[in-house]
Amino acid sequence: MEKLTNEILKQVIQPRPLKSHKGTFGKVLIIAGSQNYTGAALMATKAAVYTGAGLVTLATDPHNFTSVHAVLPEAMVVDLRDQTAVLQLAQTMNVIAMGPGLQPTLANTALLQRIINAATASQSLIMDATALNLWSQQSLTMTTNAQKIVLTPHAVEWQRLSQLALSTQQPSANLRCLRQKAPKQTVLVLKGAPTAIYDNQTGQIFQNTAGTAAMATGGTGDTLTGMIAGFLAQFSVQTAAILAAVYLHSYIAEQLAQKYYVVLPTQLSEAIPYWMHYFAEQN
Ligand SMILES: NC(=O)C1=CN([C@@H]2O[C@H](COP(=O)(O)OP(=O)(O)OC[C@H]3O[C@@H](n4cnc5c(N)ncnc54)[C@H](O)[C@@H]3O)[C@@H](O)[C@H]2O)[C@@H](O)CC1
Ligand SMILES: Nc1ncnc2c1ncn2[C@@H]1O[C@H](COP(=O)(O)OP(=O)(O)O)[C@@H](O)[C@H]1O
Ligand SMILES: [Mg+2]
Repeated sequence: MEKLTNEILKQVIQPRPLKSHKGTFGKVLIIAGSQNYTGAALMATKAAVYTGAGLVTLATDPHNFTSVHAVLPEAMVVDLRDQTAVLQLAQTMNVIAMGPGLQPTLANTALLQRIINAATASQSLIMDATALNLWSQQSLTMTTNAQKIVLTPHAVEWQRLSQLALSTQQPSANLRCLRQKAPKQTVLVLKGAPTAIYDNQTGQIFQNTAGTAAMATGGTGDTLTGMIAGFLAQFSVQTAAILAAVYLHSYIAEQLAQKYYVVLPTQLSEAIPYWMHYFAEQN
């Protein structure tokens, strides 16, 4: 098992090219949130924006539109109930992240299956929270051309999907289940204390060495989903970009936890541009 260090950040985070524009840094679609879970959508979207994705759109319940515009004017919105519009928009995206705070409805299951079916070899797909739970319950067909699929379960979500009890979630069993369930191009980010990352293509397992109990608050995982989306949108679509997002998320939390008892997910996101600048300068 390879341990992640600062090196992964220096390797992945590059100074921005002078001749660049927002299109250079990728387009992200976040499909998240419901009437009761506005925050999950906001936190995932905020993380993608603050990580530096060129354009970020949130597909969500229209009840959330006003809050999104009020706290995150950089983000655009689309009505989650208009699946034709969401699917059309999805075709133009580099990264699609689905799940935080979504209702587990039949409509959302159908949308998820359509997104999986329609993904192209130039797109990455991130599945978190409800997207993973829907897969556990509804037997999705995971045949897809997506370049990368990233699964971001916590231990209980992984238990639902893999049928592995928490006490049996050992590296060899996790990798075996990943191989059985998911396409080759899948990376499993099994969140916890610590988080481990499994690459289905190579069989490699990476361990996050950063992280703190100050991260144990609602929304920290939603924030990670947005960060992974932002990294895949603007850096090369390789496992290294996912590893860097996971490590940076915990690294920033550790920095903040030196002074704060709990690290609020929105506070973590606000620190992302500072730390990305810091590591880009080390290239
Ligand atoms: N402000 C918001 O709108 C928020 C919305 N959220 C959304 O709420 C929905 C439900 O998510 P939950 O994760 O709470 O519900 P789940 O039913 O998936 O998880 C149940 C419980 O599992 C436990 N658990 C998590 N990680 C664990 C670990 N590593 N080891 C052992 N037990 C662990 C936690 O106590 C958690 O409450 C998701 O869609 C999520 O995105 C949450 O992110 C919280 C904030
Ligand atoms: N005690 C801890 N030590 C290190 N990391 C933690 C700890 N508790 C939570 N985390 C991290 O916080 C995140 C929680 O994700 P998740 O449970 O999906 O949260 P949510 O769905 O509420 O956003 C994961 O990245 C996990 O690794
Ligand atoms: Mg979560």
